[in-house]
Amino acid sequence: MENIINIQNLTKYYGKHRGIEDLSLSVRKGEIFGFIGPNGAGKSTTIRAMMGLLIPTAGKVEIFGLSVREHKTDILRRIGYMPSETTFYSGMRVSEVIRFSAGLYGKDCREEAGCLCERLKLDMKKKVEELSLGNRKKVGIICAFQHEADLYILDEPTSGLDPLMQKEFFSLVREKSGGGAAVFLSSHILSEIRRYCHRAAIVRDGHLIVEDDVKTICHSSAKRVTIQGIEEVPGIQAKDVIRGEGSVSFLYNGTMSELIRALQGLAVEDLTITEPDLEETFLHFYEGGKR
Ligand SMILES: Nc1ncnc2c1ncn2[C@@H]1O[C@H](COP(=O)(O)OP(=O)(O)OP(=O)(O)O)[C@@H](O)[C@H]1O
Repeated sequence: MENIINIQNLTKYYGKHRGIEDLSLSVRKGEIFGFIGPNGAGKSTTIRAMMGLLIPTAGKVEIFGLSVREHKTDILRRIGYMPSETTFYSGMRVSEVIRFSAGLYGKDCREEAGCLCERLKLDMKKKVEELSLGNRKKVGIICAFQHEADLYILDEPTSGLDPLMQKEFFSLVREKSGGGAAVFLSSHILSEIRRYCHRAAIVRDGHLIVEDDVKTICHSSAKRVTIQGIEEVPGIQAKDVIRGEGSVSFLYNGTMSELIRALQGLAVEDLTITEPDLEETFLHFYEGGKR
């Protein structure tokens, strides 16, 4: 399948400080690609390099088969970009910000912007400085989505959105990907990556830890098992064991039938099996080393 983004051995140092190091990944046409990592991992640095907002120390970024360094303007024309934090000129109304953004692309997007405002329940008449965090985020989404791009680059797009709006946002993302556009989004929320992304990459300390199908990444991550009533489960391989008074919690990578067999005859009062949080998934990948 055609690659929309091609990043090769990208390295960025801010003076002596490491931003990212030797990072390579690719994103295909029609793909929703999740980019996850803890604070300071290098997500925004990667995104800024993709947008041509910073000059890499080494390596290259190609988008639509063109070098970002040499064809920045042509590339940006086809991208819908949403930064993690948006700053607006104060005194402007939502409608003016949205129109201003459309003007940068030389397009009249009034109809699409109106539809998006309706879907996201955003009042276009409001002044931007009166908006709540979530509503400011919606303005960023509309600015990124109103002009029918071929690639959407979205830096933490859902932080601050309520669950209903998150759902609406992802149905929008799915429509765009269904129409053939690629979507690259960074997030701290593993569950939304799992649910909506086709492939994902995990970055930590400036390095790419894994890039794979989301199903494969999730399959290879352990589950967190918490049991009330006992403090130990003999005969299974448990990691990161936390014992409480009359309870035990651990990361488990084996089969469910093996776990159920091990629990038979034990005084289990309650059992919960949840997905590990982002940090636990990182730990898992660290234990397995870089793939
Ligand atoms: N302008 C800068 N000057 C110096 N160091 C920087 C600069 N911008 C980023 N860094 C450093 O580069 C590393 C990667 O930062 P980056 O902002 O890319 O991480 P991130 O994954 O986007 O984090 P977050 O999830 O907190 O937004 C961090 O160690 C950060 O301190």
